[in-house]
Amino acid sequence: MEFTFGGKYKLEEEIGYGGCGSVFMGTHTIAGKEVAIKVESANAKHSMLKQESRIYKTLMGGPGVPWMMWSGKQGDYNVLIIDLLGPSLEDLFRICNKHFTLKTVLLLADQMLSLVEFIHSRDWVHRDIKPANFLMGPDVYSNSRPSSCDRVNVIDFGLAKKYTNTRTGEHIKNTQCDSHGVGTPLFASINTHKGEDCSRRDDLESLAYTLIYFLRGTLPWRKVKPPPDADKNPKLAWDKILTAKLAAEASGVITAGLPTEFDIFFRYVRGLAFEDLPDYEGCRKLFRDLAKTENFEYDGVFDWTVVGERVWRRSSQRRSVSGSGTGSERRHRFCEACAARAAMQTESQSLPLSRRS
Ligand SMILES: Nc1ncnc2c1ncn2[C@@H]1O[C@H](COP(=O)(O)OP(=O)(O)OP(=O)(O)O)[C@@H](O)[C@H]1O
Repeated sequence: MEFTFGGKYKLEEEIGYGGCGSVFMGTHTIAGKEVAIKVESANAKHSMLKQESRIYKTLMGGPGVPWMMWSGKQGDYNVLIIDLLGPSLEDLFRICNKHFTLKTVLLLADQMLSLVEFIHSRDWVHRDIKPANFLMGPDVYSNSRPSSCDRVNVIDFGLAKKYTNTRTGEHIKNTQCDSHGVGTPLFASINTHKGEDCSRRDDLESLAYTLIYFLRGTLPWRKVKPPPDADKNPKLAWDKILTAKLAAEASGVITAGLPTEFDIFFRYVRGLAFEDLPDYEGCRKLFRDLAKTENFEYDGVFDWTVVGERVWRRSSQRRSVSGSGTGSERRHRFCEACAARAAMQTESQSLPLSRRS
């Protein structure tokens, strides 16, 4: 049986799933353009997908934000159709044996800071910044490397929230609630754990944890086991991780052994007040200066890039991804390329984490 959504997008195999529902590949029945179709039960008490589609409408067109082709309710489902992208940074991190070199992390940091800045410039906080919510894809705006796949894209706006008052445009006031944090405990900010509202600083703190995770291969609270009653009361698990985060912060272990710039960045975002406008450009400069010292080029060559192999090709159609084979084959080939690159990496290419104190 064949399912078609939005009148013209044929549903194909499942490519991902999450708390909200499933994500499938799909194809435009006439143009052949491949898309990602996110599907949620229409019976959901609180529709994350409706919220997500409202946010895509205000963000799409921004660099690194997938284009939304269609959203709506069809039968028993709420549906969102967006650009099909490549693997997530979490996928690639695993493929690269849970370690990214300093160069890759700095290349990612530059784009991720700009992405977060863009979301904030449209008055949203993402509230679930983590490696799984950044997907690689082609840069549809760049003519210099049309066939590359070196653009970081951000997805999953189901938890995003306005940090400004829609009527007055003023920053919302910080409200303390008794609930546990929002987002993903591993990457959530300390203030979020404490039940404070999220603002721009919290997305940046999650970004700091993400970058540190890439360099270290883990985070100090990664192995904290949930207490026995956490199923009934998730706050217990969140609180246990909060205790571990605070202890790690106090002991300085979070950034120990990493280049000083990561400690500066972490301390900077931890020091931001609820309504502060972060200095995104200053943060980018901090990391760019480090890249300069290390003689790294912003050349779009990541740990998983196999030089000379181009898996994604831009078609003449704007924002579309083309290439031979089905989309899943291409996704697979891209991952194979990453694996090959990871296997080629030698110890000497890896960042000596103890290089600086
Ligand atoms: N546009 C896309 N192109 C390719 N794969 C995608 C796309 N969107 C989502 N996916 C895949 O589906 C997975 C789940 O997507 P998403 O994070 O949007 O769902 P979710 O239900 O909100 O997840 P979570 O519970 O983690 O918040 C992603 O990790 C990714 O692997």
